[in-house]
Amino acid sequence: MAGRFISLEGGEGVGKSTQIKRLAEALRARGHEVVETREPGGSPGAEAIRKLLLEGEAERWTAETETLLFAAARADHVARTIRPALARGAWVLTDRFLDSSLAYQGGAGGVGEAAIRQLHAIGSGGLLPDRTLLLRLPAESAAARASTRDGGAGDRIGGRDASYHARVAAAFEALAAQEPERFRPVDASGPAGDVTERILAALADLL
Ligand SMILES: Nc1ncnc2c1ncn2[C@@H]1O[C@H](COP(=O)(O)OP(=O)(O)O)[C@@H](O)[C@H]1O
Ligand SMILES: Cc1cn([C@H]2C[C@H](O)[C@@H](COP(=O)(O)OP(=O)(O)O)O2)c(=O)[nH]c1=O
Repeated sequence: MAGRFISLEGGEGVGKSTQIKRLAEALRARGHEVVETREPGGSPGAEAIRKLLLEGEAERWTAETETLLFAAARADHVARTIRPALARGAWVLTDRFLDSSLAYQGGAGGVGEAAIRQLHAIGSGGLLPDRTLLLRLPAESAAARASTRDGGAGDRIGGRDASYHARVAAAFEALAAQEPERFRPVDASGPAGDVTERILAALADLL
């Protein structure tokens, strides 16, 4: 049986990595094989590209170069980790995927959506998740959670200004409205267990 491919999206600090772990536990308890992964990264080659993307000066790369590096990392992640796991019948849960490129490099960075989708077609055969959970949290709460976690030391992209992150959030909302079948918005506020229940409800038709 082919597996299921689920992505979690949203800004920094909304709780994506926390929820991936909780969702993986819930799915394993139902007897599924689960692969937890993340972007940029998720395969040895893509983790090497991750360092190039997240370390160094904010202006290290142009928006276009950054887009190509994310697409290259994603191509390796898809070929080496995601497709083999899906072929075995596993559930693949990824912390970010294509929609992060569309929101950050596209909506906020100004690179065209069609170009990003074309790179995805070339690099990753256009693979899309079966479901994308968009975790929604007010910007102040997300920033407070992220700064508790990182002590205020953001990476190259997380450290960009509030207007950049506001454009990211608006772009995610627009993507969710464009593809209501694939996307499910999830209220990410309140205790982690409540958020996991909302996520399981948003996957009920796939379970
Ligand atoms: N529901 C929640 N309530 C309070 N704090 C949370 C909740 N979910 C996650 N956190 C904490 O907020 C911080 C950011 O969460 P994380 O899962 O790393 O977010 P993301 O992966 O989206 O950046 C972490 O310190 C985490 O422990
Ligand atoms: C996958 C992806 C991530 N990013 C950004 C979003 C984050 O700022 C950063 C990944 O950092 P990471 O620390 O993994 O994410 P988070 O802060 O959500 O826990 O890379 C893009 O700009 N484009 C992409 O395609």
